[in-house]
Amino acid sequence: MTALVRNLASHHDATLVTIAILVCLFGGYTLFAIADHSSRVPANRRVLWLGMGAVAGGVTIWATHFIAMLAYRNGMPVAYSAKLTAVSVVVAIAGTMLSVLIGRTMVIAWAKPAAGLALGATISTMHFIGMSAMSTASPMQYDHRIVAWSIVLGTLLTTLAIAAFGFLRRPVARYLSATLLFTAGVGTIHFGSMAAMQMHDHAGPAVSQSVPSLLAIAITFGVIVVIGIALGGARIAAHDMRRDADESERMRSLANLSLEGLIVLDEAGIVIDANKRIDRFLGRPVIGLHIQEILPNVHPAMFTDDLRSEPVESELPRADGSRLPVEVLVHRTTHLRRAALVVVVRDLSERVEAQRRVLHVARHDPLTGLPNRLLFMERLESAVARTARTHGKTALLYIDLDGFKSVNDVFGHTKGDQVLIGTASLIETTLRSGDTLARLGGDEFAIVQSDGDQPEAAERLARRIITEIERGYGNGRGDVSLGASIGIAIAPDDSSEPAVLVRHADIALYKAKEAGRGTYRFFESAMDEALQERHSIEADMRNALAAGEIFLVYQPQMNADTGEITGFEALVRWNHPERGIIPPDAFIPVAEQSGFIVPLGAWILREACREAASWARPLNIAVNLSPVQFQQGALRKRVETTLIDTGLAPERLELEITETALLRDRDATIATLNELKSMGIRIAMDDFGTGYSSLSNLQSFPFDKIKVDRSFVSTIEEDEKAASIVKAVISLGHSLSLPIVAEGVESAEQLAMLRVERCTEIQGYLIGRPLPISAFRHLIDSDASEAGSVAA
Ligand SMILES: Nc1nc2c(ncn2[C@@H]2O[C@@H]3COP(=O)(O)O[C@H]4[C@@H](O)[C@H](n5cnc6c(=O)[nH]c(N)nc65)O[C@@H]4COP(=O)(O)O[C@H]3[C@H]2O)c(=O)[nH]1
Repeated sequence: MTALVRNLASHHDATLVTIAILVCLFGGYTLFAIADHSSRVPANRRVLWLGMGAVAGGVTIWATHFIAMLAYRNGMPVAYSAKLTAVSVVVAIAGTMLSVLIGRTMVIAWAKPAAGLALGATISTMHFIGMSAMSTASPMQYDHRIVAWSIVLGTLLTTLAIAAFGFLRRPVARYLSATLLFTAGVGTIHFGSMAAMQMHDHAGPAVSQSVPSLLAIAITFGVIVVIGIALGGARIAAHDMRRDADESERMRSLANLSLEGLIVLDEAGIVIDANKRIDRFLGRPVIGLHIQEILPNVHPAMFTDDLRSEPVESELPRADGSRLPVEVLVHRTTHLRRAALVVVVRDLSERVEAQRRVLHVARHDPLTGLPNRLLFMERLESAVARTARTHGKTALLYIDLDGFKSVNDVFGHTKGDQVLIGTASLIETTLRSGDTLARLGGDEFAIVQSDGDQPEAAERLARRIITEIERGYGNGRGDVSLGASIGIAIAPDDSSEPAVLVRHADIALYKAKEAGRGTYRFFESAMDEALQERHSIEADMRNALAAGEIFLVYQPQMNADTGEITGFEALVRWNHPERGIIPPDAFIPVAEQSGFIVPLGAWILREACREAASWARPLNIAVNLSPVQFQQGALRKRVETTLIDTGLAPERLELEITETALLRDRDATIATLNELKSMGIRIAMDDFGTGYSSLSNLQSFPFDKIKVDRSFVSTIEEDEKAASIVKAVISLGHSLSLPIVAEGVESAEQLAMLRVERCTEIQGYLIGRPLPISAFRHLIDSDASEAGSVAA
């Protein structure tokens, strides 16, 4: 062995051998550096780097062999076949490539020994092809045992080099051991094979070409440049990758702070990166998924080149089966120096929930939680449309609570609210699943009933509601007293137009209320005509005052004993340009409902006072007051101003009120009446006997007069009951020391009977019809004796 080494040393140029070893060390290091780098690059670039590694490794093996051959000195001229030399280079590169590829097959347990074997075989094959490219004067003979040993040993060393690089973790140890073992392996095969070679002097022809030492230096230089470039490239690329990794790590930690989900897609739409937020949105990791698996409802075009700048709203199917409302925006970007798309996913659940709440508030009554008018109309429209398709019928029930205002007035709004909530629940118990109950405002409720045979089903429902409310609140149960009035309209019988249907149900409700507490009415077309009439009166009335169509007539009142005219009652008339004279019964209720009674009443009072103030004789003037005028407040002030303005003495003014004025805001009304009375004005109770005729009313307020309604007076001759009532009222007046006025006296017999009962005053056609004041000029201007002759 020692002789062998000595023989080798004597036949080799030490400098060139050193260069060969250095080239091998450098090339080996480069081979491992590139192999290492190739494992980190993306798959599409991996082949390129593996190719570069194979070139670097192959050229290293070849150059080591070639320089070592140039170092070989056996005293004979040497020539090289260019063709075989080229083949040896190709074999070296291809073999190294094969070895690298095998070595990369990490999953296979024997990948590393196989790679080492391939590398050893490559070095050996390359060596002997390289040797056969060499021509010397003497033929080459080998000691096959030594050749075999050097190949086995060299292959073992290259295998160990690959294994050390694969298994060692610390970079210095990895590179150092792998590079040294690789160089040792290459050197063992080369120099072992060289030691096994023997040449016999001048046994063959002279060589044709010789390679100068200068060429060795040039090849060495060229090889080092090639390997250096490869190594440099690998180093730069590794540096870039590290920088990319750092950058991407920094971006990822920033992205993880974002409240939005961020997804990075490659050109194929596969997720290559994402922040944690999107994983949380989805409930599973997204890397590797196709974007259509994440956002199946977003049009694929959104993720193509034709990017839309505006965000779109969609839903994200979550792992738990729920759907997250999101807004999606796609931007073009570069990710690790490659073109990519970034998909921004914004969680809209809070916004959607807020919108839902706003929508709910906009369509529901905050007190009862029931649908409000807006939602009710939508439901009505769809119910009418649906039943129209199925040739069915929809019933619309309008419900108004009787007596609810008193609950608010007496118990306050908190109690009123409780009653409304309670009523809503009561009504709900009467409904079927398809019915919609809504609160339209105040004490007004409505139901859309789209199932059942109509009108029977609506009638049954109306009865149930009335019964339930009667059971819950009737007769003061639960300390308040309520009833329900219901108006019903049916589609398509009454109309197929929801707005018209609503109006018809409202008209029917009005009629139900008119008919008394706790009833229901179906809409009838005649009701509409009456209402149209009412509306037309209401509209015309607004201009009537200004147009001078309203005027007063006066009806005389006479002292029953003396026959003397004591005064006049002012009665309003409307001379309509088309309808002619309209009686007050036809327009006063309309004016009361529309509020027009306030300016109208003020005008009547002023006109009557002005007229009376102009009379020569200081006769009384009686003016009717509507209950509504009391509710407007400022009544006392208005009366006072009117008296001052017209110059009428308060003692000449008599205000007639009906009992209904005392029903609403009783205390306030009585307070106003007291104020008026304290001014010297007299207050008469009108139409006594027709309304509640409550004696407590007479007790609550010291009226100056009671007027017995004409409905009793007109029948006193034939109707005993009426006669008894009139007698009772007159006697009540006597016992309370109250003057009694009998209205509607038309005959002398009636007058005679009333005189027998000692009725105080008489009013009626017998004394005089209501006429313009000009008809009574003789009564207001002449003296009392003449006036007394009217009914004497
Ligand atoms: N059949 C018959 N009728 C007689 C007789 N004597 C008088 N009348 C009528 O009886 C009504 C008496 O007026 P009222 O009871 O206050 O009843 C009044 C009153 O409640 C209301 N009204 C009339 N004028 C005014 C007014 O200026 N203001 C207010 N607020 N209401 C008024 O309209 C109601 C009806 O008024 P009018 O149509 O003027 O009807 C008047 C009068 O024309 C008679 O012998 N036989």
